Amino acid sequence: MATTRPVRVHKFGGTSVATADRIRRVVQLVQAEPETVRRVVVVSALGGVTDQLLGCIDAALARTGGHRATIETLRQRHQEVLEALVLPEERTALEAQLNAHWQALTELLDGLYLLRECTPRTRDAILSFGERLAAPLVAAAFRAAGSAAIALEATELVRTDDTFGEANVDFATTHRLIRERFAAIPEDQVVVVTGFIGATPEGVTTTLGRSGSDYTATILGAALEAELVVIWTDVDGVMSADPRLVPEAFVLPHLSYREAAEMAYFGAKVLHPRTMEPLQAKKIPLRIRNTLRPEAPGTLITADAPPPPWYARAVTAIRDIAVLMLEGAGMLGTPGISGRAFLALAEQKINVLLVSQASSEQSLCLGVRAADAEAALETLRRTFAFELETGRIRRIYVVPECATVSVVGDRMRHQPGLAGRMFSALGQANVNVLAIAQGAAETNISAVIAQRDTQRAVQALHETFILRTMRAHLFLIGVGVIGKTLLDMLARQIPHLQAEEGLELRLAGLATAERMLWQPAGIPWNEARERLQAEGEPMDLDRLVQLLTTERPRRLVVVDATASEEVARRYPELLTAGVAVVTPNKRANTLPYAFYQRLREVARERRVPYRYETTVGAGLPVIATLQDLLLAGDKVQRIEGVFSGTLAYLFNQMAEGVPFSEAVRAAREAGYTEPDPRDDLSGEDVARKLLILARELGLPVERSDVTVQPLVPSELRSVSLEEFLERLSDWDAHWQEQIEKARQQGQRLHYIGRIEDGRLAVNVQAVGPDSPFYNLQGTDNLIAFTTTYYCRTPLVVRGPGAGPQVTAAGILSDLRRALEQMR
Ligand SMILES: NC(=O)C1=CN([C@@H]2O[C@H](COP(=O)(O)OP(=O)(O)OC[C@H]3O[C@@H](n4cnc5c(N)ncnc54)[C@H](OP(=O)(O)O)[C@@H]3O)[C@@H](O)[C@H]2O)C=CC1
Ligand SMILES: N[C@@H](CC=O)C(=O)O
Repeated sequence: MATTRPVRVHKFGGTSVATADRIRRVVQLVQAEPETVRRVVVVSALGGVTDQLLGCIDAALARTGGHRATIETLRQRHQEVLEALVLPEERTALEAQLNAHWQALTELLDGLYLLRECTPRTRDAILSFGERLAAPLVAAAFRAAGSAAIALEATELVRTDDTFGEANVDFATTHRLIRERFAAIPEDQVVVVTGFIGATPEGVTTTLGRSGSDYTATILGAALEAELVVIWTDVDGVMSADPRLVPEAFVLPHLSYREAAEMAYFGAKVLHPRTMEPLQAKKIPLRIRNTLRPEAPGTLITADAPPPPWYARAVTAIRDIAVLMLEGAGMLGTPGISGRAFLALAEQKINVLLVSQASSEQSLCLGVRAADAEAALETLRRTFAFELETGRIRRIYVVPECATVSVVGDRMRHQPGLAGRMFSALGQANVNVLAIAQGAAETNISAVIAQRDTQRAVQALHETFILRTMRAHLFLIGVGVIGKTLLDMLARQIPHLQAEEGLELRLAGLATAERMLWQPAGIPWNEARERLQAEGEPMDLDRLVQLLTTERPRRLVVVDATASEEVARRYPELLTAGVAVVTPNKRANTLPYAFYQRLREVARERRVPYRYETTVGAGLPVIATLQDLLLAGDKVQRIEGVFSGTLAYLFNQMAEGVPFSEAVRAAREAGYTEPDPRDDLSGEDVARKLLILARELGLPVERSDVTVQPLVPSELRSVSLEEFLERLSDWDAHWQEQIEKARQQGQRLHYIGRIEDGRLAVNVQAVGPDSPFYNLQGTDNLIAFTTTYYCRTPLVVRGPGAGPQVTAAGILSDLRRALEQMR
């Protein structure tokens, strides 16, 4: 060990040392460490300096002469920092030290100007000046603030090979050099070390590549067996996703080395994948902290991190990826294709970020950075020229403008079903997956997608794997009696759905026969109708369907609360596009059987929820009961019942002496009737319900197969609704007579439908006290299933079968089930 005090290494990036004030802040942060700690500080170049040095190289090569002007600007900037920070008695010596650097830098750039050539070696030498100018200034600032401090150049500490630009560290020698050097420095001195740079055994300056200063800090930490390495940056820590893509992303308090490395590899910008490497063997913790908010705890990275609430820790993305595809039946069983591809690309220094091979081995898919795509394509075509000529490889091509999205977490190991979750989440978000890959350690699953889908994909994955909440969107077509009630109910229930079910349901829009409004960002539930009037546009069903299918947000459910056939006919398009449909509208299930079949097939094939429980018995569980019986292998012999809330209400009212016409008006006002009450009185509504149940049983029946007894003559269908309502009283006497006749025989009238032996019929029947229908109240429906399992006593579903509240509640229940299916 080179040191007896516990060591803490602090690394500050360019923004943290950009100005004299910020350097003072750095000094304060480090001085806040206990006296008993040995403090090591790694610094980058002053903010922006490395980029300016790169600009100098370009200017010198282009012979603009601009490099000299930039050096002068840089010199003045460093001089100002020096004058602001350094003790007067130290200034002359420090100025001389920096002037030597300016001189050397100018000579190097003048050399480029003359030669018009910059080797990687010269480039590293030039870039190293940023850190070499910064470290002595920071050390001087410590001294000015009362702490003993020295600056060291990492060229005397970090031994590398000569891979200029991204040099490889010789750890054994580096550790020895660091320990030896530190052993000669008093432990109470702050040691300020240049980040980013190293040197070959011959003393030639090298650089460590992107985020090289972080790497320097962890190399020092490992060599000195530090108790902690802190990387100070300008964000609060490592986040669960890029906050620019996911506003709900949050700082992760704890990560494992492996998770941090996976995240870094798969696109998280805070860390470089190599940063953790030096710390792992000695299990030295690494903390990411924010210079601007030092009170924030940041992210702690250790060997083992407490597991996250669910399996995954974070979601990352890499943009600007291109996918190289090698395809051909001749690849099947031909050994070495992948090996040769990797070797050829490695020789060109092209990094393969992701590999995926079809199990048939007929295709190989390689993800590379977009900037490397052309060179990679050329390399592979050259490497496999023979295979291409002989047809063993049919084609090699590039899919441009891709991104990879990854879900990362140690706890994902050995957990079945996570890949399925990932792909269903992406599918729900309408994101097509081009290729998939999973690391052997099973701590990440990655997918290649089109770049334009990145945000949608990352949000979907973050929501599914990290937040474990579910965001969904609803579009409501039809804001009449039922639609309005549903809106009000949702406005009240949304907080509950969010708190109890983790469901964040947004209203993406609404439409009536007249107007439509599409605002996928969300419309406040309690302002929906006003917004539709104020901001809506004229209703155009074609355009609406286009919006719903092509611009749909993730997890979109259309609730069709109309009675429109025109709207119902569009369900297959919606379902095909992955849009779920929930409806009380009976039209779709009662259109010709061929349409019905197609509808069901689309929903099944696309696995998109299509729910219509409220089409029979409103909020009563009639269809669910029937489906459950069939699922259990039961055979239905007969379904018999009162299926109309309106007609139940009419007969109950008339039995109390209320005239027929008045009872119809009251039913309409209470919201029990169909939009056109003639649908109830003609028996059409019950005929539709029988048809829906019969088809549910698997019978390929049509509307014409239902025998119906209407309550009013059919010629009244052709008059206007107003005239119809006016003429209703013409039937008061007739119905009064029928009711009276039944009463005299101790009976009551009800409108009873029946499905038995493939026959469907509905008519008015007089029932005595021994009938289960005799005592029905209000709008009660009663549906009796006589089946193999329920043969002596039928299974009965009974309760109000019409009305805004019960129907809206039924729709809400269907909606919740649909969303559950979409999780
Ligand atoms: N009442 C009940 O107890 C039950 C009703 N249902 C079903 O609920 C559905 C709705 O009934 P209800 O609310 O009473 O009907 P309403 O007539 O009160 O409302 C219908 C809504 O649909 C809109 N609409 C009609 N045609 C179109 C179209 N082509 N495109 C867009 N919007 C359209 C209407 O627009 P506009 O406002 O411009 O006219 C209106 O907003 C019906 O299918 C009914 O069978 C199911 C179970 C029970
Ligand atoms: N009008 C219908 C409403 C439910 O479908 C009825 O009265 O039953």
